[in-house]
Amino acid sequence: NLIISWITLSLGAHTLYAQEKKEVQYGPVSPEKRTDPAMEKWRDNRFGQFIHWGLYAIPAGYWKGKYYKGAAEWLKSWAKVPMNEWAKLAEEFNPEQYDPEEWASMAKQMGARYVVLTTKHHEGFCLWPSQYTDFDISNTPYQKDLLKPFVEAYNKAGIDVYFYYSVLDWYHPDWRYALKSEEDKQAFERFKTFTKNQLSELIERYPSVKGFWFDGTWDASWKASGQFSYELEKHMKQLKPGLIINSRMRADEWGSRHFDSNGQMMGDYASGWERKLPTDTSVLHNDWEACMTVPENQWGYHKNWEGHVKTPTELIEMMVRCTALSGNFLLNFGPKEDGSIREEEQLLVKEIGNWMEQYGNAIYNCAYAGLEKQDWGYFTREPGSKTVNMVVCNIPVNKALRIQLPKNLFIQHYEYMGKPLSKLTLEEIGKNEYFIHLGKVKTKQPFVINIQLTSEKTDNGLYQKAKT
Ligand SMILES: C[C@@H]1O/C(=N\OC(=O)Nc2ccccc2)[C@@H](O)[C@H](O)[C@@H]1O
Repeated sequence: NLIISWITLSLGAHTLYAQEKKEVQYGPVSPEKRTDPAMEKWRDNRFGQFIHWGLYAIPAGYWKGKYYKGAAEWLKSWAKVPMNEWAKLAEEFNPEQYDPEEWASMAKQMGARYVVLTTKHHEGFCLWPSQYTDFDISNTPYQKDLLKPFVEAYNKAGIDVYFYYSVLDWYHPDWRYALKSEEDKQAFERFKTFTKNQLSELIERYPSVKGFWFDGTWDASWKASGQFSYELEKHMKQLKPGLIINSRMRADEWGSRHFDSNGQMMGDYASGWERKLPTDTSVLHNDWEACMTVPENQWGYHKNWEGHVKTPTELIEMMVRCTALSGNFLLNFGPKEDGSIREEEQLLVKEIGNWMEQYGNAIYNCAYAGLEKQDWGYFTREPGSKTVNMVVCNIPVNKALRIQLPKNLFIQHYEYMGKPLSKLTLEEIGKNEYFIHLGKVKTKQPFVINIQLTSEKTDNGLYQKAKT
C-alpha cells in the first residue's frame, strides 16, 4: 500500500506540474538577467531619485478647503473632482521657480546616479508638448517644455534619466478600465495607438533617455492587452536598443502581470517593491528595485504630511538593504507647484549626500556578498572583489560584530572605510567565525568596515598592527 500510494502521489505531482507549464506566446521580450552595458550600468547605479510632479502639486492634498490624507497625486479621485474641473488646473500651472539645473545638482549632491521623472501620471497631464494631446505643458501659462531642460541638466550632471509613464489616463476619452462592449474595445484600440504614439514620441524627442518606468497597468483593459504590451516593449527596444523597462509595464496573454504565467519576469527588473523591501535572498533571482516615499504614502507634493516622516538614517538603511540584496533603491521627491523643493527633502539631500560621500563605495557597483546576514547590519560587495563591506546599522550591546564565513574563507585584513571611529580588534571565535571588537565607538549614523577575505589560513590579521 505504501509503495502504491507513493507511486500515485509522485505521478499526481508530476501531472500537476506538467499542467502548470502554460504555453505563453507574449511573455518576456529580453532575457531575465541582461548582461549588456546599459543593464550593467543600471545595476551599478543602485541609488536613484524618483520625482512625482504634475498638476496635483497645485492643490497639494486640499480641495475646496478640505484636507485629504490620501496620496496627493490621487486627489482628483479622493475629492471626486470631475475631469473638466481638474483640467482647469492647467490654466494656473506656471512653475516660475523651476530650475532643473538646481534639481540636478541636488540629486548629484545626494549621490543619486539615476532619476525617474513622471512625464505623465494618472491625471493624463503631460510635462512635454505632446502632439497627441492638448492636455500638456504647452497649454499652460508656462508653455515651455519641462522635459528637455530636465534631461539636459541631469545628463550634464552625469545622472541617467528614466521616464515614469502612466498607462492609466483619467483625461483621455478612449481610456477604459475594462472591455465590456464592442464600443469599449474600439475605444481602447484607439487608446493603445495613442499610448504607442506618446511613448515613441518620448524616445524620439529625448533620445538620451535610458528607460521607462511604467505604472497604471493594473486594470482589466490592460491585462487583456498582453500581446499589445509585448509588441510595444519590442517596438520601444527597437527604437532605442538597450532601453530598460520595468516589470510593471507588462501582462502576458493570460493577464499575468510582472511575471508571466510560468513565473518568468517580463521587463528588465521587478518593480513590485513599492514602499516595502524584500527580506530574504529569494529576490536575487531577478534584477529588482524598491521605490520609497518619505512619509508613509505621498508621492506628489502634499502641503501637510501626516504621520511618520522617515529620517535620513532610516532611508540610508533601506538603501543599504537593497544593495545587500542586489537591488536598486528609488527615493521619492515631490516638488511644489512652483518647482521648489520642500525643506524635508532638502534635508535628505544634505544628510544622505554626506553619508554617500563617505560610504558610497559600499553602495555603487555593489551587490549581495554571499555571506550570512548578521543582526548588526549588512554585507555588500562589488562582484569579484576580495573586499567585503560591512555596513553597521545596529551596534550590538557587546560591541562585537559577529562574522560567519564559509569554511574555505578567512579574514586577512580589516579596517574602517573612511574615518576610523575606534580601534578595532579581531577575535577568532570558531571555525571561520570571528568577532570584530569595536572598542569605544560613538556614532549617530551607519558606518562601514572593510574586510579582506582570503582562502589561505594566515594569522588572519589577528595580530594586526594598531592603525595609527
Ligand atoms: C509609485 C506609485 O505607483 C502607483 N501605484 O502603485 C502600484 O500600482 N503599486 C503596485 C502595483 C503592483 C504591485 C505592487 C505595487 C501610483 O498609483 C502612485 O500614485 C505612485 O505613482
